Amino acid sequence: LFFVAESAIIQISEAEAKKWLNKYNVDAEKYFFEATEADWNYNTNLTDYNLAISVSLFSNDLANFTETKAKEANKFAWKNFTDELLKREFSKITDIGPASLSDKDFQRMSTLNSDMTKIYSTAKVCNKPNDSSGKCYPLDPDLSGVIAKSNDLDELTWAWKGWRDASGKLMPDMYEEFVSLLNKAAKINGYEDNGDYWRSWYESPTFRKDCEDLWLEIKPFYEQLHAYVRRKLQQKYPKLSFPKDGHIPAHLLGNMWAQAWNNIEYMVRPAPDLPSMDITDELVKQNYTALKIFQLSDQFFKSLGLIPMPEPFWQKSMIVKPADRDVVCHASAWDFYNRKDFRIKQCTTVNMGWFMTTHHEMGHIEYYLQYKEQPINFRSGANPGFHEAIADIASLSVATPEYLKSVGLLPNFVDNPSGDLNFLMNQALSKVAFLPFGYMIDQWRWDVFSGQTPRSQYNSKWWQNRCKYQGIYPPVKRSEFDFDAGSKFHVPNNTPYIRYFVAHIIQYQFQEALCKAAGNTRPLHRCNVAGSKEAGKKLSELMTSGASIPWPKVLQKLTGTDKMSAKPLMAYFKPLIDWLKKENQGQKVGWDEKCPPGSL
Ligand SMILES: CC(=O)N[C@@H](CC(=O)O)C(=O)NC[C@H](CC1(C(=O)N[C@@H](Cc2ccc(O)cc2)C(=O)O)CCCC1)C(=O)O
Ligand SMILES: [Zn+2]
Repeated sequence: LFFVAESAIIQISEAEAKKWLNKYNVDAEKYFFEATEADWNYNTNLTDYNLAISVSLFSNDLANFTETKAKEANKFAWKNFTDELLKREFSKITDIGPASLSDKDFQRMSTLNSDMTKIYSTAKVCNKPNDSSGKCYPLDPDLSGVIAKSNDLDELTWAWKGWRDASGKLMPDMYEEFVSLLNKAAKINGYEDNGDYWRSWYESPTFRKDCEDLWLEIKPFYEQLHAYVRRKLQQKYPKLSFPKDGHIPAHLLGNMWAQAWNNIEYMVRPAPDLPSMDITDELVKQNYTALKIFQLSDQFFKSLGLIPMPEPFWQKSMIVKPADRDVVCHASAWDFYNRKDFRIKQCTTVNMGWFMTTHHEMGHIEYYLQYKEQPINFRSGANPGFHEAIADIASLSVATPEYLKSVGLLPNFVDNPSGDLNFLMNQALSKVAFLPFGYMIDQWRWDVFSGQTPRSQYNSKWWQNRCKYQGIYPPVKRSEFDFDAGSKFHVPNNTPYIRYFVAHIIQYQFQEALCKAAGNTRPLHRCNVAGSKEAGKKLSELMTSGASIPWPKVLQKLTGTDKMSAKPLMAYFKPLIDWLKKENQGQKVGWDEKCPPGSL
């Protein structure tokens, strides 16, 4: 009798809970929208006035609403609910992160976050070598441009060191206090520390180990790519003697963080006599504008039968750097949680990099559009890596010679085995060079959150990771007076990063499944799913579920397996892997785990 009575009580409270949820979701949209709008206004106009509004709307309103609702939700016996979806929604509503801090602590945390982001977004570097203009230069587009294009070692060192002095070096004390507040909130919510909280989004006790296993599976491939690139760079800079222990100087790889090596593609092209894969010249020649790139990207998603960018998107996005004010230039996609307003903010310039980034940001928007009818706590990726993989999936098609030719952007591609290798090398320089970087950022942060890395070791641990995983080293000696982690956007901005490592693995599992659905018969790396409604249908099924279904089930539905796997990535790059092994025969491969003597 008691059991019957108890289940009857649960039934009533489940019905009650559903009523409560309907009201909650209506209220939540209002708070989420206002906080997001205020955050957008600050990011697109970095004034103290906009900051004050953003912090107040975020901290006083949305955080308090979140906290109040978590308390109300916990009045239900939701853990005993029989309705899985209902239980899942309640578990998310009651897991409130930093909102569990006091108003004072939350405001302090928000202020630290926005102060560090502002330092990062407004930092400038002066005294450029051979430049008597007296000008000071920001990261976008100037310092990134020097690292991308210059071969002058003085200029490269000026930009590399200058950026770190102007950004990260000013932050370590703020970051230390920020970490203590994040950990305080995590502990209130029952987590060991903030890393434990962040990892909980992957709903898997073996997540950390799974990522390490994936890295170890990929590592031999990365070592081959690293060895080849190192040899080519040593030839390019004969006066610069690279350390015997195998590390590459971090400022020679064409990117401020050495996380993508496309800008030195011309030095490492397998068949140098064939034309480059870089479509920048073609974009400029055809008078492409930022808007035209956005419209072409929209066309790609529409060709899959997915949802076109809605009117407010075109009216309210910020697609180029404004001339009259300070903004956060780092690209981002925004969901305003009112099921109507979705925007991209980026400082587009017309080149291949921004062509790809635009497809990435629009991929996020497509995911927002697909799950917009979900309850608000299910409007996110099946896990954060899924959101980044979906954002990247377009690039696997739009980067192919097939697609670029179809839109008239690749006039002189020579389609033979050598041309194919050039294409694969270009893909590896962004997608494979990235893997150790994507893996190591949160390895460092998780150790900071757990206290394993104290303030006194922030920078030495950062470089130990950089030397160990990426096989690069600092061209200028580092110390604990530096804080190079702060010179990478996601650290001061507090955006978790392991999602990008996960995305760079699973996007190949996604692509393999989409290409199968599209009836592709070409090699995986030459598969372009544009125009395939069947591929679009598979993608849409994945995206509409948002975070309502545990990600292994979502992955299983699309790919047939519920586990992350590096096999599709290795299959995609097979021709290049074989070629690199031949090229590196008899050559040194790999590097010492420790940084070269004298670098720290
Ligand atoms: C409101 C909000 O924050 N929204 C989120 C989206 C969401 O969570 O809903 C968002 O827009 N985040 C911004 C971030 C921007 C970029 C980035 O930071 N990329 C990483 C790593 C990387 C490297 C290679 C690659 O191919 C893909 C990613 C880096 O540059 O280091 C820069 C250009 C590309 C993606 C992004 O879009 O992921
Ligand atoms: Zn993204």
